[in-house]
Amino acid sequence: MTASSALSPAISIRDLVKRYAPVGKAEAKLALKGVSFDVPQGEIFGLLGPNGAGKSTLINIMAGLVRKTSGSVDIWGHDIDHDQRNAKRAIGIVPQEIVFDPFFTPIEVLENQAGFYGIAKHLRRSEDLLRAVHLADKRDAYARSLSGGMKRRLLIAKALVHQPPVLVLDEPTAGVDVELRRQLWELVTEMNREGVTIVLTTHYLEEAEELCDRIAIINHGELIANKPTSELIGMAREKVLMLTLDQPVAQLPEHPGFIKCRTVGDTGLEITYDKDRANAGEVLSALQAQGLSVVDVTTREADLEDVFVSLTA
Ligand SMILES: Nc1ncnc2c1ncn2[C@@H]1O[C@H](COP(=O)(O)OP(=O)(O)OP(=O)(O)O)[C@@H](O)[C@H]1O
Repeated sequence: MTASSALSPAISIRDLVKRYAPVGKAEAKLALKGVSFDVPQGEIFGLLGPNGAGKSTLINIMAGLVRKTSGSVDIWGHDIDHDQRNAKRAIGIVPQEIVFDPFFTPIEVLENQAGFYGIAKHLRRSEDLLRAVHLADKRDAYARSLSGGMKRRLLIAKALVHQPPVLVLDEPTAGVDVELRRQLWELVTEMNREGVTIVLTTHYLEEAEELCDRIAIINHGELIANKPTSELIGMAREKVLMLTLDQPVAQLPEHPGFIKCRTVGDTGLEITYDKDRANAGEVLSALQAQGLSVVDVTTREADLEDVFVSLTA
């Protein structure tokens, strides 16, 4: 596969819309409402969002499994409508569900896949791939006898058979234990070091934080964030204090650690602060110093939900 110019994105998505037609009693569903973003070459790009946000729809469109309603998708410079063959060759997809014929062995799974792509025998690299995903010693075991983690690694090898420059993993660690999650993270990082651009979907902010250079958040079919990981995670470092004062606030208090300060009703005050730059005690002292008297206080951590809220606000 010819590499495109260093500056062009690995994936470029513009105004992508998917409307599922009504079926039976089910109403039509607008699963993607005009999504646009680029995945830079060489990065690990996280696509984060709650259940039903539209992540699988997006991936399935890239994989050529779901037809988009409108908009455009370029993979490694190949438009999925006008240059479908090359677009498909540029991407490897690791699906969420584990799907193998239980009677094939790992080497057969990879050889069959290579045959499917029409790769000449002498150009195949099934043995290398088995080594890369640490399954060389399971070469001839029946797929059904592999553990869940091994099966997932085999799926990754299968997606890499045609040497795509872009690998997409749909929730690679959904429902796996901590140990296996670590192993998969390592494998993904290794593949990325080898030069593969990675896109992964996840529910877990922690997973995205650990692995991804950049995170996009999708919610109700809309892209609500697309930022370098450190920037986005910073937003989750926020803490919120809800205060009730003894009288209405004439002037909003100030402190270098405050991110946001707003009145709620007559005597309520909601202060969002950076927990690396202030703590609850300092917030209360700052209020006292400004002559404000607090009669009640509750606190909560910002979580992904808050990041969503602050992004959609
Ligand atoms: N084939 C379909 N027909 C009708 N609606 C669908 C179809 N597939 C998905 N949807 C709907 O489109 C929306 C987006 O679904 P999608 O599976 O893309 O979300 P997701 O972010 O991948 O969620 P999950 O994390 O649960 O897989 C949901 O409301 C879903 O019910």
